[in-house]
Amino acid sequence: MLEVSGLRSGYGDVTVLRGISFSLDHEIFAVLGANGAGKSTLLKTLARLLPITGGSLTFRGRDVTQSQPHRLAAAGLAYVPQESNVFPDLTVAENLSIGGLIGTRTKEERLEELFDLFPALSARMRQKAGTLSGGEGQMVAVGRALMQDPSLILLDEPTAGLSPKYADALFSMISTIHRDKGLSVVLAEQNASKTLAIAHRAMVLNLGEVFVIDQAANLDTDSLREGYRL
Ligand SMILES: Nc1ncnc2c1ncn2[C@@H]1O[C@H](COP(=O)(O)OP(=O)(O)OP(=O)(O)O)[C@@H](O)[C@H]1O
Repeated sequence: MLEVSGLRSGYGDVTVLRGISFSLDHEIFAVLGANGAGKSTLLKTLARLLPITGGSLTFRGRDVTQSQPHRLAAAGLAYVPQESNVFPDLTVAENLSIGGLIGTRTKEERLEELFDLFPALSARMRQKAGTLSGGEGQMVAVGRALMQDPSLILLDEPTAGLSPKYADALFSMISTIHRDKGLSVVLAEQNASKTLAIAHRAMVLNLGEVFVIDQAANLDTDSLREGYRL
């Protein structure tokens, strides 16, 4: 699905990612690490929103190292940023419709599937997204990405700031979209134990480098938490 080789990127003169390599199959792949480790920078780079200054990126067999973000979106990659991930002045319906612009299935078909995942959204379609609660807003952001009918979804700390109930619902929804819709997921998270419970494999970043990549079941959350303040 995704091949990342020696990836370097950052902001202007500041290099943050220093040679990240991993390959992603049809799986839930967690990206863990302390604050500032480079998780968001990695996801922005994978979505081609930051310049790649070294290494390469291959998506579904095509070299996309220098592709434009909209080309990647059209090829099946959806990205949900950590913040500012809904258009606050647009309604929920309008936000979701933007995702539905990509792909061939009808909007109605996709909405029906989405309401199965997030039944609460159907009652809020006319509400401005900026007036939703944190949890509802996060559902709209993920919902808009799912409306793109992606094969890979990049989720940047989707449970940040959510109550345990909403966070648990989101973790469970992530498992469901992988299992039932066949999506691959890259999930950057702070909540190591809940993330490792649903992930197949995980990568721990430390200061922009890979500290470890392993099966989630092999990673000990206590030692990760102690060593990397997860
Ligand atoms: N726009 C920016 N300009 C310069 N440096 C930045 C910018 N955004 C992030 N950084 C730096 O890049 C490094 C990695 O930040 P990043 O947001 O990727 O970490 P993170 O692992 O997602 O952290 P958190 O869990 O706190 O969100 C940090 O040192 C941060 O200060």
